[in-house]
Amino acid sequence: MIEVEHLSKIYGSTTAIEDVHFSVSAGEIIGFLGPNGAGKTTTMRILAGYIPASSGTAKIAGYDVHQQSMEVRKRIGYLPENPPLYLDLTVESFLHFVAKIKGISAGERSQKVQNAIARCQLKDKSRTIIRKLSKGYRQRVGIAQAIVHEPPVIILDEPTVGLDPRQIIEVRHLIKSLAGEHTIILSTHILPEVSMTCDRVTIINRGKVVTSDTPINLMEQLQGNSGYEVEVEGNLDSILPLLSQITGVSQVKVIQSEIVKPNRNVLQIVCRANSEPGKEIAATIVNQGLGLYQMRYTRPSLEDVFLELTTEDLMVASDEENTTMNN
Ligand SMILES: Nc1ncnc2c1ncn2[C@@H]1O[C@H](COP(=O)(O)OP(=O)(O)OP(=O)(O)O)[C@@H](O)[C@H]1O
Repeated sequence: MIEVEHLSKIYGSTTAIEDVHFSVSAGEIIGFLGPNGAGKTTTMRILAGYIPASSGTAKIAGYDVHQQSMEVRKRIGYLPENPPLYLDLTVESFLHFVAKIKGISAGERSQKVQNAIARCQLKDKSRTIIRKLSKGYRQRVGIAQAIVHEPPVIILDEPTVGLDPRQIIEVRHLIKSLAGEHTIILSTHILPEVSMTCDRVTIINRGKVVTSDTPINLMEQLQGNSGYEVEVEGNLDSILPLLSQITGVSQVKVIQSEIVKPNRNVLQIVCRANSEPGKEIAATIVNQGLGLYQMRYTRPSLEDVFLELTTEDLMVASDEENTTMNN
């Protein structure tokens, strides 16, 4: 449904995105995840036909977003980072206005507006002037204007930014409820957003796609970083080498030293992929006469994946900046 190949955008001397590529199948929700300045908004705006790419192609439902932009616009709903709402109109009259400019015939308009109001749970607010709505409700109006013409593809740029925690949950539920009927691409810099809402995630960093996969597969890539966190009391000198020798253990680190009590430490025991030597670890600690106060199995989170994929680049970036500053 969405095919992006070798897409680049250069603003003057800034390369905002470079050789970006990904695809989205019909009915999927994909998250476009990246830190600030990674190039998310630039990509969303190119897909929505707001700005042209410098090179490369993007197609939606087989139509080129630049060369066949009118065909594309009929098939997409776009929620920009700051949705353009007419604050002095009521929700209903604003949606009627949007439906009209999106070319919906007068006969069909009322029905489509009412559908969008129902989908976005705006019935109670349909006669309210937009200016009087909370940020969460305004965001729903933003989504309603994106879906009023029932486009197969919805493009959402940072749809939960600036909302409070309850509004965030409500908007995420709303987005999830639109999946299946619609193909959705949403950009975000918030990690839980993609694991909660999306089938797949494309991670972008400094304008380039770093990886694209399901949240679960990405976490499995880091399987080797799963392990145990244990809180022990006693002398660590003899226990650390013994723990390191257990089959399946790749690394033992002291991550908290004597925080709770003197002589009490928290260890992180990193294990190799597909190994769970929990029994041996507990037995070794107890047999050495140390106190075992807590032990839990830890898996990598999507955050770990994200950091692993983006940190090296950020460190290179900060090294480059330091070098430039020193020169
Ligand atoms: N109109 C513009 N003119 C010049 N540079 C721009 C323009 N728009 C974006 N950029 C630059 O392009 C890069 C990517 O910006 P973009 O807004 O696409 O990133 P983003 O991932 O959406 O970040 P954020 O989450 O902070 O909005 C940044 O370095 C930004 O400063």
